Amino acid sequence: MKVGFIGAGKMAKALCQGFISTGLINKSEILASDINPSKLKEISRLGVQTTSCNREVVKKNDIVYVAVKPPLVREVLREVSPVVNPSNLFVSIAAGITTKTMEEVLPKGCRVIRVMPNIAVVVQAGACAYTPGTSAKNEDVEVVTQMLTCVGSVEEIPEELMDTVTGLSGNGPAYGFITIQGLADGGVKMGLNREQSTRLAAQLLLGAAKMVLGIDSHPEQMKDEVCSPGGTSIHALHKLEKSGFRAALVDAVEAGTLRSKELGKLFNKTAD
Ligand SMILES: NC(=O)C1=CN([C@@H]2O[C@H](COP(=O)(O)OP(=O)(O)OC[C@H]3O[C@@H](n4cnc5c(N)ncnc54)[C@H](O)[C@@H]3O)[C@@H](O)[C@H]2O)C=CC1
Ligand SMILES: O=C(O)[C@@H]1CCC=N1
Repeated sequence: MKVGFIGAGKMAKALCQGFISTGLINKSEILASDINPSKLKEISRLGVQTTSCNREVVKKNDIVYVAVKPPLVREVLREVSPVVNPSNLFVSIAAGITTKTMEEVLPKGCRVIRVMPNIAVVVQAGACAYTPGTSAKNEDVEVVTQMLTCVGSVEEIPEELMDTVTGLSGNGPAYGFITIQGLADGGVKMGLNREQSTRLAAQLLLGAAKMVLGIDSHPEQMKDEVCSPGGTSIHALHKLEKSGFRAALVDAVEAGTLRSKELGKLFNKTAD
């Protein structure tokens, strides 16, 4: 399989690393473009091919991931439009940018899929969602699903909920990282060394996630199993509830979702 990337930043690199490490794609079959030579140098360390020409990526690859920031998606799609051919499939990972916008800018009938992955694709533990454009075929959905399945979980989501996915799982690793840091700080405060405390914090979240995904039981029931009457967990949970922990998480997902919608309002405009 040959794959191109327009934009060779953090997410392109994470996806490339994920795809290469699963053996799904040979590193020499990936071509990435960027306007920043230092980004090209960085991604080339993975063994992928690089170019400063976005059009070259489209000419040489059927599947093209669009991995630039949301304000730049229209610009790069306009730039490559003259060289788009019927075998191209465009996969955008940009927050807020709709399939309609992509279809408007690209030549009529062009196949597009909007994907929201997260940075954990780098360790094949991404949480990804997609929504196909109006011209995308079943085979397009199949190939993108196959690629994303190699680097994490995949959900088909109606387009109107893609901003919510962005606020939840797209941003989510950042929520996870600061949660791990906070827990590790607690361990350090209570005497553990930083390294062991961080490992324990990360592993406990991994374990909780594996239980929720792997055991047919409600998280509330799992929580109850940890909390002995009069025990340590319920005392700790009381503190979390008093500090509004769950409500803060709801607020975070809401804020991320609304920001994704806001980006959409700003950069899906057709006024150009
Ligand atoms: N960082 C994350 O965790 C996630 C990011 N995303 C989405 O992925 C996209 C990329 O985000 P990041 O990788 O974080 O950003 P980034 O800033 O690391 O990468 C974007 C790259 O695009 C390059 N670029 C700028 N103008 C260009 C042009 N005209 N032609 C070619 N390349 C150009 C930049 O030099 C940069 O290397 C964004 O749209 C974002 O919404 C989606 C899910 C997660
Ligand atoms: O912060 C951002 O805009 C990107 C989108 C999803 C995760 N990071």
